[in-house]
Amino acid sequence: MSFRLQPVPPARLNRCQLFGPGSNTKLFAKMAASAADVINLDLEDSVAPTDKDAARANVIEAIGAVDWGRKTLSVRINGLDTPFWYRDVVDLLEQAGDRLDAIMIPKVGCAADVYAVDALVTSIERAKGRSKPLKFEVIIESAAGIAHVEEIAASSPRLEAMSLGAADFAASMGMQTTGIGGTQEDYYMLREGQKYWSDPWHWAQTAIVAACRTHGVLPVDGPFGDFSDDDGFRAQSLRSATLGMVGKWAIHPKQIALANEVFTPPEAKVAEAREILAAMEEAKRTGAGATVYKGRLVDIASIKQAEVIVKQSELIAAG
Ligand SMILES: CC(C)(COP(=O)(O)OP(=O)(O)OC[C@H]1O[C@@H](n2cnc3c(N)ncnc32)[C@H](O)[C@@H]1OP(=O)(O)O)[C@@H](O)C(=O)NCCC(=O)NCCSC(=O)C[C@H](O)C(=O)O
Ligand SMILES: [Mg+2]
Repeated sequence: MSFRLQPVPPARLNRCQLFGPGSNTKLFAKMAASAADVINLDLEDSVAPTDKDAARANVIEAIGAVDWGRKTLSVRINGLDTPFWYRDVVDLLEQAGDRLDAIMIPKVGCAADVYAVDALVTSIERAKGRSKPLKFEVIIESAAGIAHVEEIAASSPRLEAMSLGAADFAASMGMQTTGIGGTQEDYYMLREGQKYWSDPWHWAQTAIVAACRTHGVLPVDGPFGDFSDDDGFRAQSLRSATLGMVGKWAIHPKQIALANEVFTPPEAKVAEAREILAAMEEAKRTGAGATVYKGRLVDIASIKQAEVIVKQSELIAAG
């Protein structure tokens, strides 16, 4: 074990983040009434350049007017390579009120991108006397973003969550696909004439999880574009949850229940984790550091593994 302790990420639910374009006001009440833990009102890529000003005004109005319940409420601002982002930040901070919990910064390529937004946010908060510090989410969706993922995870105390944006990531990496997440037809190994599909998102996901876990940030899987493919969404989510991600985006309401189901540890797993903790308590009582549970080794590391699952279920139960 390193002398350095692993920081604990924010204790809040993030199983499903539901997106909706800031230009589509009809969706806002439906998003608020949904079972998603986090709402992302979008000012970026789902909004046409000609609609940016109107979408920003819609979102500012909706933040105060709609009852968002206990959800985490976040707005995705435009990227730092556009003429829109500073106005997004200024207007949101000056006009939206304290119900806004976070902004999501897209296409972050280095820690200085986050620093620049942090400087502007901090200045406006001080000038306006905002009582609740605004939190940040970032999206890793470029070659530069994944190359600098660790410094980005460490970039600001405001940073709570980091997502993989599969669409822009694929484009930036020059990947030969138009799919957003999931199995890619041509990414397979061949053995004795049989194809075995592999996961092209896996390495980026694990890099994000490691960076996030090092710096106490929530790692989140981004969009799955084919919202007609429930099985594909579930399979992608199960892989992400197994790797240590805490949740996934929904770009259509039918993906919400699927994400909530996968990122809520099933009763059987929670019960088993509690049994392992009990078995290790008993082992400790007799002075042993390891014991046998259902025919397999459990030891002091197993306590930490079991605690991950028990803590997840307790967080969900606390709502
Ligand atoms: C994808 C959509 C444009 C589809 O909309 P629509 O054609 O209206 O779908 P349905 O007819 O199937 O809708 C059924 C009902 O559900 C409501 N609905 C639809 N979408 C939402 C939503 N996001 N939140 C809440 N409710 C929603 C419809 O109004 C229907 O309701 P009713 O008539 O009462 O039955 C649309 O789903 C959509 O706009 N989705 C969000 C798109 C988005 O935000 N994209 C940005 C995030 S992904 C991204 O940016 C990529 C990433 O950055 C990367 O690089 O990877
Ligand atoms: Mg994107």
